Order: sequence, then structure tokens, then C-alpha cells
Amino acid sequence: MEAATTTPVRIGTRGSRLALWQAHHVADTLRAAGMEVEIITITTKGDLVLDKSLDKIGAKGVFTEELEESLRDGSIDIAVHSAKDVQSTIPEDLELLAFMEREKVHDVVISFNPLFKLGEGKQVIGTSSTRRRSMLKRFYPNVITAECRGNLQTRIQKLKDGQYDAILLAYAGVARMQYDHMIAQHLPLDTFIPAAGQGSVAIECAKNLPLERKLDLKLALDHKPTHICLAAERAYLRTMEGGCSIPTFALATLAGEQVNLQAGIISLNGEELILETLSAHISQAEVLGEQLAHAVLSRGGDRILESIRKEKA
Ligand SMILES: NCc1[nH]cc(CCC(=O)O)c1CC(=O)O
Repeated sequence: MEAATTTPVRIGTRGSRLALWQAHHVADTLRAAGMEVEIITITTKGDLVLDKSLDKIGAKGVFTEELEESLRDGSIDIAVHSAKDVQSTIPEDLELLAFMEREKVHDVVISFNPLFKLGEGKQVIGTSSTRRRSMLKRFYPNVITAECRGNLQTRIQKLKDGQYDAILLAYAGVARMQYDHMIAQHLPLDTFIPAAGQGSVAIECAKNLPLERKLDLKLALDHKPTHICLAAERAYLRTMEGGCSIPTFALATLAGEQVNLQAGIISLNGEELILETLSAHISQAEVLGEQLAHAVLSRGGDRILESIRKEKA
């Protein structure tokens, strides 16, 4: 028998700059663990449909579907996603194998005016997120929000073109794209609570990927503390039946053997906000997320969800 040659890990990714940064981050990490890698770029619906708001494209997983198809047909071994963009329930034949160590989780204000401060005077703020739009309406009722879609460079180009005074983005993407110098303001985590999964990179594979390969990949890529936090946040999202079009938010943090979860929902006009906090042992992270969702729903979250669904229908 010939000596076994290790076949390279084929890493599937979208082609945006942030997606490629993430794929190269995975590639570097795997190479450091002694594996060979190959990056395969795949275009998704979310990359092509740029003229519609995300919540109006409708289909769940606009950034993930094509990658998942390639996992199934075996043309890639793993798919790399921003964890935030992965649907709360993934298809039966696939699994989330690893979550890489999280970047800082907060949102930032990006402007060409370094002195820009939210709430001073008449301002037009670009965002494509219903969560950020609702929170702006609540905490800065005088700002005017405007739709801002596209990948990070596209959004920054629109800002440069003068369509907005500033835009809201996740710090993680901004730092990874080296736009830090344009940060005018860091938004506090107690008001602008991030979306579930923000700042982490998720690794998805087919369940039938050979077990040995799965274990090698998981060992190299998975960051246990991040994985626990994401398990809680994603269980919350799943129980809320959220998806990216619903302004829910969730942030888990660890304190020793304990996971603390803060999560809630905000109405589209920003007037109603429900926020709950619960803690549990790290072995109960998913149950914690589910419990917290039930608490939010029973305290009026169900009404907010229903009115959002009606408004969008
Ligand atoms: N929905 C787009 C998206 N997906 C992940 C990030 C940022 C990076 C991250 O959270 O990992 C962004 C852009 C943004 O929200 O500013």
C-alpha cells in the first residue's frame, strides 16, 4: 500500500473581502496545525442581490445556501461563515463543527468626520439591520435612518458618496477590514446589545465528513468559550424563531463555570424593548438560551414578534 497522502482541506467561502479574510484566518490556523488547505470561492444570493433590504429578500440563509450545497456535493470540506449570518436552524445533514475565538462584539459608528457624535443635530445614519435601526430610534429618536446594504466596502463607498453622515457596523468586521481609523464612536454594550453570534467565525461541514477529519478540524479551529456562548445565543435565536429580519439581540459571557446571557427583542419603532438576563452552568448553555427566550416571549416578546410579522407581511 502507498503511504497515505493527506488531501488538502477545501475551505469554501463567499468572495467578499470580509469573507476572504475569514477564510484566510481559517487557512492560517489549519496550516499552523500542520494541515494543507485550499480556498474555494463561491458566490451566494446575498452577494448578488444588493438592491433589496436583507429582510425583503425573504429566503433564510441568503449568504449560506450555495455554500451548503457545495458541502453536500463534496466539492468543499468546510464552509466558513460569519456566525451571525448562519440561520438558527441548519439543515439536518449538516452541522456546525466549530466557532472560532470571538473578536470584540460591539457595534461602532463609522464616519469620515472624526468628531461625529450620534444625536448631535440632524443626522442621516445608514444601516441594513432592523436591530440597529430600532435601537437608533429608541436611543437617538432624532436621527434619520436610511437603508445601507452591500458588503463593507460598498457601504463605506456609499458613506463616502455622501448618502449618510455615518453608518453603523459591527466592530469585528471593521477591525478585520482595517477600517479602525474611521471609527467615530464605540457603542456601549448595555444599550446596543449585538446580534446573536456577532464577532465569531463559524465552521460548517456535512455530517458525513469522515470522523477523523472532523476531529482534527475541530481541535484546530474550535474555541470552547466562544462555542459555549454561541450555543446559548443561538438557542435563544432559534426559540424566538428570529432570523436576521427580526430585531432580536443576544450576548452571552462566561464567568468561570457560569454562562450569563442577556437577550431580548425591540419593536420596529424602538418604543418597546424587552431585555432579560439569566445565568446557568456552562453545561446548560442551550437550555439557558431557550429559557431566556420563553421569558422574553411571555413578558410581551410574543406581541412584539406578532406585530413585526404583521408589518412585514
Ligand atoms: N450581516 C453582515 C455581517 N455579518 C457579519 C458582520 C460583521 C462581522 C461579524 O459580526 O462577525 C457583518 C457586517 C456588520 O454587521 O457590520
